Amino acid sequence: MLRIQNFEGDVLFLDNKEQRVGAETMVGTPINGRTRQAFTVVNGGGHDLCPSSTPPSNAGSDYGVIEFTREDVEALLNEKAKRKDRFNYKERCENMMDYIKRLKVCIRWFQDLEMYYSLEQEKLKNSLEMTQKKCIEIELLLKIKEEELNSIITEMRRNCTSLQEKLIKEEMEKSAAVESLVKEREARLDIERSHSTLSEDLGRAQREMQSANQKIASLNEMYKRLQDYITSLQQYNGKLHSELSSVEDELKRVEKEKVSVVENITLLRGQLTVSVSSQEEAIKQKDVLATEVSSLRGELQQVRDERDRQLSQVQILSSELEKVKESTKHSSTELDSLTFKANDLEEKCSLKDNQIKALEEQLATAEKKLQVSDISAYETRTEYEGQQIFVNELQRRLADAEYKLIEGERLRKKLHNTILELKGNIRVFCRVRPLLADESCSTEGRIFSYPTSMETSGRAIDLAQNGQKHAFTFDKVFTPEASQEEVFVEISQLVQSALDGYKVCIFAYGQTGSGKTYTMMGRPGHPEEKGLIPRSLEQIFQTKQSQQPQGWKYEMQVSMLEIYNEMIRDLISTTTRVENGTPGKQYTIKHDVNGNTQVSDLTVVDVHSAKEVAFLLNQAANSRSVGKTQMNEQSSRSHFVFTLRIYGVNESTDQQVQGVLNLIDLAGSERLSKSGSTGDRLKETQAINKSLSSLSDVIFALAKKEDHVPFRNSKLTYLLQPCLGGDSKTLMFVNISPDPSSVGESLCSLRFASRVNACEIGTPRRQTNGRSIESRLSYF
Ligand SMILES: Nc1ncnc2c1ncn2[C@@H]1O[C@H](COP(=O)(O)OP(=O)(O)OP(=O)(O)O)[C@@H](O)[C@H]1O
Repeated sequence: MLRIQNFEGDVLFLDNKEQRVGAETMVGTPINGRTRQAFTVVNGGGHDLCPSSTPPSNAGSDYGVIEFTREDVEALLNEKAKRKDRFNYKERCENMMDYIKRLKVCIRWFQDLEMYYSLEQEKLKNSLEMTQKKCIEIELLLKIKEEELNSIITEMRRNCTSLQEKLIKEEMEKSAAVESLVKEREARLDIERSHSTLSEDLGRAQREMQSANQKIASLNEMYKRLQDYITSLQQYNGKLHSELSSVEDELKRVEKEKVSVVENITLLRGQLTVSVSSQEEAIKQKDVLATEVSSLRGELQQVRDERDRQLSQVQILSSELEKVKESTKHSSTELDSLTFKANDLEEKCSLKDNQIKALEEQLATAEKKLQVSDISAYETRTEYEGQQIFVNELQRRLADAEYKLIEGERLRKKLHNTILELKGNIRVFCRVRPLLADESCSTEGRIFSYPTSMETSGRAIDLAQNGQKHAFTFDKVFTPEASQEEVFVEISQLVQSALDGYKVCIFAYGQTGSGKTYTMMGRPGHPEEKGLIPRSLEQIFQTKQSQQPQGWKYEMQVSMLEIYNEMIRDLISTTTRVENGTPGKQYTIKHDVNGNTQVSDLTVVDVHSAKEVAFLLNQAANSRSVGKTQMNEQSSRSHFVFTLRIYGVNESTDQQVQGVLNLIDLAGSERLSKSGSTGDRLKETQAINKSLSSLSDVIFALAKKEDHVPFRNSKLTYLLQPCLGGDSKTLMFVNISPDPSSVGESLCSLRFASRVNACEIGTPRRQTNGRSIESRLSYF
């Protein structure tokens, strides 16, 4: 409330609004003795008192548009009458009137303002109602929300309770964890103590690692260089291959030429024999004619001599006759006798003349015949000489072709050997057999895949185990689809090496039932599925035959043994079998300084054809120790060693070669738990595993280039010593089963094979020295 006191001292009370408006619209009067002519026009002024909108103007009043400020109103209300003369009522009255006027104006302004405010109030009331309605709605909404929130809160409370329960549990766990933390802290202290010692070790190890890293860097450098070298070797290898194929083509061409030359020579030889015999006939005839002519000439000469003698007699007689005639004194009888003699002689002479003529005619015909036969003999001779020249030419060409053939063969052997050397000495081929009828495997269950990238195509195999991939690369990988023929093609060059005078060793390694015997021997009764051993022998005997025309003669010897429970058994001899585990004979293995191996008392058989060897193989297969295991119906319980020794002599070049071909079917590795072996079978399995583990020890020692390689740890490794650590060409087949249940064994076999692949042995040496009885008995 605003207290307003008028000039008369009356006090007026205005409510705040009025008070505020009044304050703004106070009528201007002389304040402090000054008279205001016009009221202050307030437009937006006095904001502190004025409502938000402009108050209504009191238009039409005596003062026009008048607005009051607080000060104006206060000044108006506090205005005091100026009394010059207290009793001048007129003046007082006028002042009062003026004051009242101004008050009226002010009041009117207030009234207008009030009206305006009542309108405003109305508006505000309306909006208040609206707002209240809205408030009610909002309250309703709020109630709904509140209910919702209440239900959420109830839910939250429930959650809270469960969380509290959990919290209690957690806290219990926490206390347990705290306890264990305490323990751990203690342990950590221990660890920290050991950590400090380990840190020292680590420092040392890091230093070592640094030097190792340096070594690795230098090794990487070397590896790069080696890679480059390998690439250049591979290029060289490719070149050698192409040269080899061109040499082989040339060889084939020369062979063909040789065959046609030999055919020509045989034809010409036939012709020559015919012409030589006709020439001999003609010479004989000529000789007969010549002797005839000479006898005729002798006779003619005799007749001529006789004639000459008789002619001289006739002459003598004629001169005598003349003498007689001249003397005429001689008796007529004497004369007659003389005449008779002369006539007789003349007759004889004419007879002789006739004889001479006949003889001369005979001589002429004989000489004609001689001339004819001379001409035909000359013709035959020239023909003979022509043919002789042709034969000589053919023989020269034949010798040339044969020389080229020998040279080509020599070059082929050299190239072939270079290729094998480039491929590395112990090579490893991996063969995965197909799934057998009783093994089933879905596509997802397949554990092997064969990457086909450019560099590793046909050489790589990936094994998947528990979602992990293990990648391996070998010299060759045969998929289950590979046939026996395809496998043999890859080793045929190696077999050829044995004929060229090298020691060759091919062995099959793998888990039991993985296909080793199938690879080496084949499937009995299925010739198209015969294995590497019969195929190798067929090739060797075929080559032996085809090299005969070049002067090569070969002798072959075969021996077969098995190592069963660490004992050697002769598979050819029928008298020395192990009966009930008791050995008949004790065989000992010896190596000489040339790396040749001898097994004492072992039967060695001379063989001349593949059939003979097939017979012996059959016999050996029947004698071999075979048994049934859980993994294989026909499991080989021993290591089978087939040895073919080859002695070759070239009669035209005096060259001698001495090669050995060892084909080995190892017994299958197997886990005792999986094999289900007991009794004797268990003993066998243990012996097999022991010798195979000795084999891996030897391989690892060789791979690490250790000074001591434990060859003597088993009969198998001791027997294989020249192949593994010596100068032979060695190839290992790692046979793999595709059965997912054998994945563990397959991984072990692949790992072992990859170690073998990394193994380096000595450089293969060709044996071209002379033969000796001792060397004939040697093995590997
Ligand atoms: N490549 C293949 N194609 C077809 N069948 C095969 C192949 N490899 C092996 N088999 C078959 O698998 C079975 C087991 O093979 P095999 O006897 O050769 O195994 P193994 O490794 O010699 O076993 P163990 O070490 O027990 O003697 C045989 O029935 C054989 O015929």
